[in-house]
Amino acid sequence: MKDRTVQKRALGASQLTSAVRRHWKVALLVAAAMAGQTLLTLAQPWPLRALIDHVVQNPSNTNDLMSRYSLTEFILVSIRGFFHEDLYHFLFQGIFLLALIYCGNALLLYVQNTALATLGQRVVLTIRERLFSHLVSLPHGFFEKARTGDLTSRISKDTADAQDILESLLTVLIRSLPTVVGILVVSFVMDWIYALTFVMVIPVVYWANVFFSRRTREAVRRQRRIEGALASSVQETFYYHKAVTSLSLENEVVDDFLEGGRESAQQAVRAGRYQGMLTASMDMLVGATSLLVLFVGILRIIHGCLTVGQLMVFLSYLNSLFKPIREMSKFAGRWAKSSAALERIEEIMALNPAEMGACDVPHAVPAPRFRGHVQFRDVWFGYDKDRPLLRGFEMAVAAGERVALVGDSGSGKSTLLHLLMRLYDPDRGAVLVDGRDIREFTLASLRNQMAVVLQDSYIFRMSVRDNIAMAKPGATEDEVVAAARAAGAHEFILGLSQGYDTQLGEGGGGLSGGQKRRLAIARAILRDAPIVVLDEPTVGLDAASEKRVMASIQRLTRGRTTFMVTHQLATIMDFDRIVVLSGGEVVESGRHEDLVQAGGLYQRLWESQRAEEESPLPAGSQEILEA
Ligand SMILES: Nc1ncnc2c1ncn2[C@@H]1O[C@H](COP(=O)(O)OP(=O)(O)OP(=O)(O)O)[C@@H](O)[C@H]1O
Repeated sequence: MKDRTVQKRALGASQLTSAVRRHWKVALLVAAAMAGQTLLTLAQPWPLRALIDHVVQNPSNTNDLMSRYSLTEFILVSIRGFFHEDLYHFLFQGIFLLALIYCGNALLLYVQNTALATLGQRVVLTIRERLFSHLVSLPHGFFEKARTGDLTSRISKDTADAQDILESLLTVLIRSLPTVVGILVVSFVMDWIYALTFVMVIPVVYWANVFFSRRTREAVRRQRRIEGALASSVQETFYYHKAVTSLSLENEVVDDFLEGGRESAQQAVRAGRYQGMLTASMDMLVGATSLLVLFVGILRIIHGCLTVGQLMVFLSYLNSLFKPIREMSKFAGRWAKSSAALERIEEIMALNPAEMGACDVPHAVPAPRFRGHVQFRDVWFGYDKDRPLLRGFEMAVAAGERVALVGDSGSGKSTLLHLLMRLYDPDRGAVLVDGRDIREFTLASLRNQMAVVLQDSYIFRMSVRDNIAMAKPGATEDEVVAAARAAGAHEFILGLSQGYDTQLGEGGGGLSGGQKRRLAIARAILRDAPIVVLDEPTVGLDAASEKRVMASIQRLTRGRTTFMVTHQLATIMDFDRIVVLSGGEVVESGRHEDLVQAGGLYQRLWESQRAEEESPLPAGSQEILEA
């Protein structure tokens, strides 16, 4: 378990470094600006020391008349001095040098901040792009089990934290650490006994950082996990809003949300407490060490081992020493937070699509245009590998043939469609199109040749036009309208407030079930694919809508190999073949009239459905049951 965490952390860092490598020019600019600042920080006390030891401390320079000068005389004497005396030259040079250092520092700070912001954003974008591309390439099976809210929070929140970790990393490595080391080296050269007072503080700082950061990271890791779960629940609640309200679950979902929110807040407070403790302990250290340095420094001056100028250098260095130390401890907290986020990113990046289900095989080729002959050859498949649902399943469908798949619930109808679309791969055997195993083809080229209409019509939050046009990139207005006409959707679209420009809500909010279905059919028509896959396209519709949708399906499926899963037998009476499934096996197959005559399972299903139609459920109850 421990090994895996270590591995994850290493991989997390590799994501970050490879993203930084991609933007190495900006990274180099940041590093140069930071290194420049480090040098200036080290150089800063020296002109000060020179001024104090050579100008202020030099007894021959003391002018007791100065206190009697007026302001004008003070200025005039100083300017005259500049032109005639070395002492004033020295003073002006020292001040000029200090001014240069301050200006240089400000300029470098500006360059560093701008370049760091650019680098951070580019790195976040790169990691986001990689994470999202990786996620969408994962097989469908992953998403069936994944918590989508949690994935969303990884993409949006965790990737943003990469910027933080990068900033802390660069600041600590390029600015803080070299500054601390540089100050220690110079201090030792100047007065090693005195410098020891500095060194004593380092182990305490290190220990406090490690102790509090570890605890902060644990709390943040827990908080992120809870927030991911919370985001999933919120997403689920909105997605199934109809079911939540119809089952009066509002109070329960709010209570669950509050509970999760409280737990997350607890962890955040805990993390904040540890970070607060770290900052407070650093402040205490600063105070104690300053006193010690002052005390020892004055003692060393009394003993004649140190000049006042050197003490000033030490005091200035002390200030410069604590700035990076404070920075490092501040970043330790942020680091703890961000590394928990990087670990979560890496968890996803470490998933291997090939081990999780259907994905492009190494030598996959783009599929040629299909004629549409489909064959399931000795297919063995089970969602649970120990309990196969299909055991040596065989079925061949001619190009252009329209086949309906019917049977009991759970008999494997939708599973056949999943295998055809390669949402899953068979455990044994193969699905062939035009005589070739579909695993030979790239997933995109295979699925591009399938027009799919599912129970859930998948309407996206965009205009009606874009919802249809997405089936065929670059589709013209005429093609979109023609598809909508063929799907029987054109009239109702024109009736919408802004026609084809009407913006639809998420999941097609604002449209009826039948309208959503016809929009999905228009999309399928526009795709102009040789194979059509329909999974219960009329479920939940009233009789009038069902009729309109079936009329559009007629137009969609004409001349195309069609697989339609349905429980509504009245909609498939004219299909070329009806395949009746039970327990993953074909138990009957033929045209409607023949199967009704045969007196088997189909006939029983047909009779029971007719009996149901004679005593229908109240309008809308079907949808509630489905939800
Ligand atoms: N993603 C999945 N993970 C695990 N088991 C699954 C999954 N999808 C379906 N199953 C199981 O596989 C069996 C066949 O499911 P499938 O959806 O193919 O049946 P179906 O005939 O289409 O049913 P229905 O008419 O109710 O839609 C069922 O027992 C189902 O519980």
